[in-house]
Amino acid sequence: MRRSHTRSRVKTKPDKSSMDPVKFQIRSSNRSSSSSSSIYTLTKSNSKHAKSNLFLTAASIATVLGFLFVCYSILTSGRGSLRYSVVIDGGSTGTRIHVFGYRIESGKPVFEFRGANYASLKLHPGLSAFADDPEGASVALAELVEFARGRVPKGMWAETEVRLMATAGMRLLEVPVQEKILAVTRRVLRGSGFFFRDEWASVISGSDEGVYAWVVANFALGSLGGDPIKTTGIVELGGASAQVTFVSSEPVPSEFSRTVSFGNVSYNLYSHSFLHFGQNAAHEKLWGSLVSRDRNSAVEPTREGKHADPCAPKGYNLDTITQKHLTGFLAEESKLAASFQAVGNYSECRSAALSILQEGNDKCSYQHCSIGSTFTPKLQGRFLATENFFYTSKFFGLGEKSWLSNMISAGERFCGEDWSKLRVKDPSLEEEDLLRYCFSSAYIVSLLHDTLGVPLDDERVGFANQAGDDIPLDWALGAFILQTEASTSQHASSSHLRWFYALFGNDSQTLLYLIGVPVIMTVLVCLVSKWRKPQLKTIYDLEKGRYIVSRIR
Ligand SMILES: Nc1nc2c(ncn2[C@@H]2O[C@H](COP(=O)(O)OP(=O)(O)OP(=O)(O)O)[C@@H](O)[C@H]2O)c(=O)[nH]1
Ligand SMILES: [Ca+2]
Repeated sequence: MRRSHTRSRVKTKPDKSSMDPVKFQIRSSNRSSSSSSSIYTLTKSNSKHAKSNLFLTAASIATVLGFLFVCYSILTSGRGSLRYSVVIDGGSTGTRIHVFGYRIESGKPVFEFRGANYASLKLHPGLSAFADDPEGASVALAELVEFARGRVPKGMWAETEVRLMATAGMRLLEVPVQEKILAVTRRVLRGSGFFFRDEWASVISGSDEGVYAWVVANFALGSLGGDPIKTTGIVELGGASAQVTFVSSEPVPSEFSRTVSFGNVSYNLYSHSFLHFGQNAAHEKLWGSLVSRDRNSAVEPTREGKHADPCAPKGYNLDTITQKHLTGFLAEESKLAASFQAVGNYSECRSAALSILQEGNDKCSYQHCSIGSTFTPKLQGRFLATENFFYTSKFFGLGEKSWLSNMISAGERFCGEDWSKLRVKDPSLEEEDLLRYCFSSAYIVSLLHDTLGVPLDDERVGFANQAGDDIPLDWALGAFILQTEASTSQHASSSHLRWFYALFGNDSQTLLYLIGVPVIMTVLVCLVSKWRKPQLKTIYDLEKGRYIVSRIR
């Protein structure tokens, strides 16, 4: 197809205003025609040229800015608004609700247990107190739900999950009674306005409770997600149960073995909850053991035919508390046979506590059993002793250093003191709470030292109820951490951001360096090359029969 011929004179100094942005002159197809020497120039107008540069510069800057904005919005997209979660701890002595606020940053939950991000409220008694009146459990629970609704914006209730997890108090009830009480809690939580499923109200295993306590302790200490050997174990003395959870290098039978994954680290834990070995439950067992001790021993009870109680300071009237706590046949027997007499003797109290801890040892079917007939590996590494370990150490004003050996002397003084003098020293405490400190001081030493083999001056075992940045060592926080971590990573792995986090992880700097810098460099090179690129003029000289390229500027 022949090309149309257009010709025009080439102005060597084109008038900027008149020139089209780009002007093509088509070389004649017939080389031989010398008459019409035509010159073919591809010339851009300078002014047009300047404009296109300006346009390119603006476009490039806009691209870079747009790109950086995208980066920023992706990076900060994780800084979503505050989200909420609610956990209810159904303990033996009370029910406690925890309201958590948290953010998602770079696909990971960020936990802060203070200020607007955390609130909790405990109401007495515990759910297990409603064994004979399950409906009665709804009153306190409704009040706790109201507390939570006051701390979560109404617009977020529907997406705020609420879970109720009951512990030892409920584990001690028959399953049908547990189910009746849980049915009442489910009805209340269905009507709470929060996101709830029936299966989210349950009695959790003691092993779970121990794992959750271990999680929050290591989260607070900053060791969660790090080297398993550098984690801290938990030994928790609750009201109805006691938990022991730690990373054990000893082989652990499967019934005590738990694996917890956090981040990309897996922890092989020993975790067990010793039901009936919580402090309050063990104290009740003491009275039972005193009755059976006297029944089986040749030694007569005290002169007045009473059962001598070495864990009660002299002068304390035990009748009320024993009648209140001794259930079933023991109550009858103690009423019939005799009541109890406070004789206040620390070492006898400690050996009575040991006999409670060793009940069932003869039925041990493992390599070795420490508490009852249950296997416990030798404790290794650092431990935090929480709940009653903390409350009793604090009551006696013990320091962190060698608190266990000092617990013995504190208990000897307290148990050997007259009750009337103790009452004067601490008039504000409930009598029952004050009384418990004698048994508690003996039970703690008997549990940690006589049974679990912790040396009396061992600095590796500290008592605490908070750690790190004053984070409460409450297993409910550990449950929330694991639950939120799991649901967030599940969401991130299925969301459109998967490629993003997989590629860049959480290191936002990586993102900026990996993408941002090359893009900016490319744009700058384009700009500079555009700016530096010489404007060339190509002339075809018919006489010489060749192209001549010359620079305009
Ligand atoms: N001395 C003292 N003991 C406390 C205090 N608060 C709680 N306790 C005791 O600490 C133990 C554990 O407390 P919680 O975990 O709140 O009790 P709980 O959850 O109802 O009991 P469990 O179901 O066995 O965990 C119980 O024996 C309580 O009686 C306190 O302020 N002072
Ligand atoms: Ca508890």
